[in-house]
Amino acid sequence: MTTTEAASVELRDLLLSRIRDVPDYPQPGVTFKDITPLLADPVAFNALVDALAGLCRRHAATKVVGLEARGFILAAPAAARAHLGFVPVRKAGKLPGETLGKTYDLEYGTAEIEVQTDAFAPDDRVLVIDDVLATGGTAEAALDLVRRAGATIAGVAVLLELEFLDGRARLAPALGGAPLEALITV
Ligand SMILES: O=P(O)(O)OC[C@H]1O[C@H](OP(=O)(O)OP(=O)(O)O)[C@H](O)[C@@H]1O
Ligand SMILES: Nc1ncnc2[nH]cnc12
Repeated sequence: MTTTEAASVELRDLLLSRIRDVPDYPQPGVTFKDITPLLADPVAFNALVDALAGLCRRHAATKVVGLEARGFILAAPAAARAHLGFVPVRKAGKLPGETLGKTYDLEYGTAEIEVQTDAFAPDDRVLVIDDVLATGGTAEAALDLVRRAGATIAGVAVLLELEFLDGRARLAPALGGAPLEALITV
């Protein structure tokens, strides 16, 4: 197990202690990383939001994207704490007006996500925040949407990276040199 400089050992240990492994969910063979105990702990949740807001500042983001649904829970308070606007990337069919869409593969299925075409200003630098990086398919699709919507990628920040699924390698071309920050890597 390793950690990046995005989180101290103490913060990493606190966050990790509040993430629960659920075997064979949502399908056999998948160990689901359940963050609900972390969200229910005000000290851990507040420390997590602080750390993510710090990454917004470190990477000079001007907007924060959250990925439906669990990404919303982390990205929206982090954006507010960093005094930045929040942009939702939603599962297909949920956003009104003109949208851009992208279909992608998940560890356990396929999905399509969308963003509103007018979500960003041309000079926006976007930090994409999600809870888990697994295969990297969701984050890769989100980066494609952000670019097509005309903004610059400031980086991707996740609470938890599942190293064995190699999402970091999959994401590298889409990041184009921008950082991938994982508070915890397992
Ligand atoms: O790196 P990947 O293989 O793409 O997997 C990571 C994604 O999977 C989960 O979302 P999910 O689509 O299960 O939706 P949820 O947040 O609505 O539960 C998780 O919240 C990430 O967004
Ligand atoms: N194993 C996992 N646990 C939690 N969220 C996930 N998203 C993709 N894979 C996941």
